Amino acid sequence: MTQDSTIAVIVNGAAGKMGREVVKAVTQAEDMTLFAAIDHNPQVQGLDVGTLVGMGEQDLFITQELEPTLAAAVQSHRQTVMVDFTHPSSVYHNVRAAIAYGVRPVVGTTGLSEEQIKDLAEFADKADVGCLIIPNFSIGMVLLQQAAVQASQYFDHVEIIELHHNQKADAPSGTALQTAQMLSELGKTYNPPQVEEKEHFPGARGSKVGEQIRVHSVRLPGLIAHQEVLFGAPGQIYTLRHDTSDRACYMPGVLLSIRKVIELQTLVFGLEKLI
Ligand SMILES: NC(=O)C1=CN([C@@H]2O[C@H](COP(=O)(O)OP(=O)(O)OC[C@H]3O[C@@H](n4cnc5c(N)ncnc54)[C@H](OP(=O)(O)O)[C@@H]3O)[C@@H](O)[C@H]2O)C=CC1
Ligand SMILES: O=C(O)C1=N[C@H](C(=O)O)C[C@H](O)C1
Repeated sequence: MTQDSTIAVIVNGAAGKMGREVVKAVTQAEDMTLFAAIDHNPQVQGLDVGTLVGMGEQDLFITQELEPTLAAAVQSHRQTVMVDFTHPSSVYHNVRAAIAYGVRPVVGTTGLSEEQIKDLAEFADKADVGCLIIPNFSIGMVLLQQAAVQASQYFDHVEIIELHHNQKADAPSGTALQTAQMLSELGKTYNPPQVEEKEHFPGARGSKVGEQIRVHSVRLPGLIAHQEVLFGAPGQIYTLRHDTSDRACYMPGVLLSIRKVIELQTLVFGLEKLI
């Protein structure tokens, strides 16, 4: 059988806020074919995904059958990628299934535990199948994180505030965890205690991540995705802030990841490793 030379992309979570953007971006990319749109929402089963995202009919209908779709993709295309924007409760299973079929996952869904990521890395290694886990696809966030790493050479006190829409299932955000992790890997412990603190209400001081970095999570309608990293020293505060006003900002990073993952045989974590 002749195989199509474009990258076949399966979008998992296609009817969601991110999935719809990915459907539009992939459809417009000349080197990609939108192979399937998967979503478990019963209300969208059988709908034309093009109509759903406002692009007009594409003759591609939403299904919830992940494994048969993975099997069909590898039959018809040499290069196959599954982009996952689903839910923290299902992403691990989805990614394992994709790797098992030889379909390379590009994972935007957050909420995977460290153990799950380690397990997926081992599984991808054994299978020789590339996989990307990207907590944040926006270039602005990569730049913020680089600036934070630089600032941490000069500041010993830092806290992170992440602010998101109130449909978000996981807290802290994957991006805030990654940012705290990056700062923690630099070999210093932050925020040496100044006084003995007592939280009169649990959670008042946020959660401690990595090397004693406090992360505070805000959830409100009207927000999309925002993050502040505040560095403090006597007499000054250095604030780094990133604001998302449209989910389209993630699409250059998603398309780049789809093009990069087909060259990989292992799991790679973070957009900064690709640019
Ligand atoms: N890495 C990044 O740059 C970004 C990551 N994200 C992350 O992506 C994930 C999705 O976000 P968002 O699009 O806002 O969420 P949405 O809830 O808008 O979309 C998720 C979609 O996936 C569906 N779904 C849930 N579970 C499954 C499953 N097991 N199989 C198939 N479909 C499923 C949902 O259906 P139903 O509604 O019926 O449950 C929904 O249609 C979150 O973890 C979020 O944090 C978001 C933005 C950027
Ligand atoms: O749920 C979201 O919206 C987002 N989730 C990701 C995260 O948890 O970091 C990325 C971005 O913040 C948007």
